[in-house]
Amino acid sequence: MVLNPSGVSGGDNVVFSPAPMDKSARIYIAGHRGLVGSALWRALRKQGFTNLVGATSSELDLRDRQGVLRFFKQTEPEYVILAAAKVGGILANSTYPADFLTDNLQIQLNVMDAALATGISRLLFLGSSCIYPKYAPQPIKEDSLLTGHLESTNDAYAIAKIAGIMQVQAVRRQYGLPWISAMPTNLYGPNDNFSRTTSHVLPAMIRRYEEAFRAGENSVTNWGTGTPRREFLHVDDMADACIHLLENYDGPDQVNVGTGTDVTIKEVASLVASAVGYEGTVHWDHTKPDGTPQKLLDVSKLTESGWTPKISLEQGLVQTVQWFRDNVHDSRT
Ligand SMILES: NC(=O)C1=CN([C@@H]2O[C@H](COP(=O)(O)OP(=O)(O)OC[C@H]3O[C@@H](n4cnc5c(N)ncnc54)[C@H](OP(=O)(O)O)[C@@H]3O)[C@@H](O)[C@H]2O)C=CC1
Ligand SMILES: C[C@H]1O[C@H](OP(=O)(O)OP(=O)(O)OC[C@H]2O[C@@H](n3cnc4c(=O)[nH]c(N)nc43)[C@H](O)[C@@H]2O)[C@@H](O)[C@@H](O)C1=O
Repeated sequence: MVLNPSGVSGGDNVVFSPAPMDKSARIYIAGHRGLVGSALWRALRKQGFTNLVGATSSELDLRDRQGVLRFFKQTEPEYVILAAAKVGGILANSTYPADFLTDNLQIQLNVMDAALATGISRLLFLGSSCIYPKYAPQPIKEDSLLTGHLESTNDAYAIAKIAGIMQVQAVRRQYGLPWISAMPTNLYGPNDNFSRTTSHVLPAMIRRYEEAFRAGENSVTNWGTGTPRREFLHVDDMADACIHLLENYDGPDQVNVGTGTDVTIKEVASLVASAVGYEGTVHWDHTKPDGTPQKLLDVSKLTESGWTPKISLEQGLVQTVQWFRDNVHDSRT
């Protein structure tokens, strides 16, 4: 069953017919080297797509409005997946809120305005689960958006993402283009950011436990109290969900993408220890922020369309630890 069988969405006169994307279609993946962008590139290549377009941030800074418009005119993509953003974990977000707000607003405005100016009919914007209120009823439904105060550690980033959702909805209403938005839960996997300070919890713990294991140390210290709950989706499942949405979904509302289950940070720390083989003691630094107590997404809208994740957290962690061992050698950052 497609999410929008009528082909016409409520509230806007968009017409979309669910169909597989043509394997020769030009698909621009903004942020193609990142955690999500590289997973999309792998997945689309594996499915036989031959006309993928990407540009690194040094080749094209998406904050450069004229440069972005020139790029769109030169490359003429048929699909755009906006997976480029300034992204970071709880400490980075709470330390640099102005950067997270302005960079992401600029990237979103420039990419979506250039897509509109060059008539891109299909665009997928990636937001984040942090757009929902700190104390939204759990699991969080899409219509919880804007019903309460945001979590302070990432409210600037969340506002930028909410603006992105609004820009997609406004283009649909004013121009009738079938642009869509997806809201991923916490993601992890190959090509993640493993920085000690700016990373999310899973890559941070993988690095911390692996370095302790290699050094024969028997003590690690994690952030916060370990009591918050988080939902973790492997990035290859995320890429698969993006392709599913592009070929099946049309509607003004953002679609939650997740597993529908969550664990405490203490539980995930134990899973990381098992995946690494670390058997030492674990300490918790309560001076670091916990962030929102829980942000489990209600993914019924996505599962009812026939999509479910395939990679369990246990399997995904073992695979990501192995990827880290094979690929991350510079541990000074
Ligand atoms: N990781 C997560 O847990 C979650 C991520 N998301 C969202 O998913 C999307 C992808 O995130 P993720 O893959 O984790 O992020 P990454 O940090 O792994 O990748 C971000 C990408 O954006 C590019 N980028 C950043 N700034 C600029 C710029 N100024 N100009 C051009 N390119 C830029 C980077 O390019 P380069 O590598 O060339 O520098 C990089 O490839 C984002 O929208 C994020 O908000 C949502 C929920 C959870
Ligand atoms: C995807 C989502 O990601 C961010 O929200 P977050 O989920 O709170 O981010 P996080 O993964 O950094 O932390 C999750 C939990 O884990 C605990 N924690 C323990 N030890 C470490 C640790 O070593 N590093 C980090 N980062 N967290 C740790 C940490 O204290 C917190 O309780 C948003 O900023 C925003 O980017 C967003 O949308």
